[in-house]
Amino acid sequence: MEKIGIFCSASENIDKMYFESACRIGEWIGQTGKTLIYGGANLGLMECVARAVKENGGKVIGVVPAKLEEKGSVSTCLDEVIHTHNLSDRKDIMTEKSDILVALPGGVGTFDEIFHVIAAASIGYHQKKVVFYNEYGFYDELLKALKTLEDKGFARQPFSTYYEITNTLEELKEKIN
Ligand SMILES: Nc1ncnc2c1ncn2[C@@H]1O[C@H](COP(=O)(O)O)[C@@H](O)[C@H]1O
Repeated sequence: MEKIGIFCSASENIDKMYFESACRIGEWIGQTGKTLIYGGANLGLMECVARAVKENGGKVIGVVPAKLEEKGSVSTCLDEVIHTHNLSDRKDIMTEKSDILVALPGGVGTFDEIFHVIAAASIGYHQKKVVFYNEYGFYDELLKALKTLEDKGFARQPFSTYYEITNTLEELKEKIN
């Protein structure tokens, strides 16, 4: 797969281990000549992964809603900008443009994006998967909550139909290649 959509934190106030992982993933995307598709911001893990892709020879596409552009937080690493009206059409465009969607650690923005992709797949809008990057067990609690929903009958299909889990960069590389 060549076009890698990434959802991840816009926060600067997180442990540096998350930045190191995001950087390693960006380096690999760049070195393998793949394209990053992400939210386009110059903040947190978003900027970290974009800069690493750019500095290692990959292409960076930012999908940027008008409101975030007004705030002046658009990264200078972008090779291409796709302007969107709001967060909702941004999620659709990111899904459409990406071959696969990878969720690095993040907060409510990232969770919103993950659930948008999974919910759309669950009613047949697309067949793309979310890959949870679960290094340090970041997504353990969320995955447990999804399992509980499934056990109680709230899933029409097993949720694992819509996502994969990787715990290391090596596993992520295997999933993407
Ligand atoms: N300031 C922002 N600019 C662009 N995109 C953003 C911004 N803040 C959040 N996002 C989107 O949501 C997630 C990150 O949100 P978290 O709450 O920090 O997880 C990111 O994937 C962006 O697409």
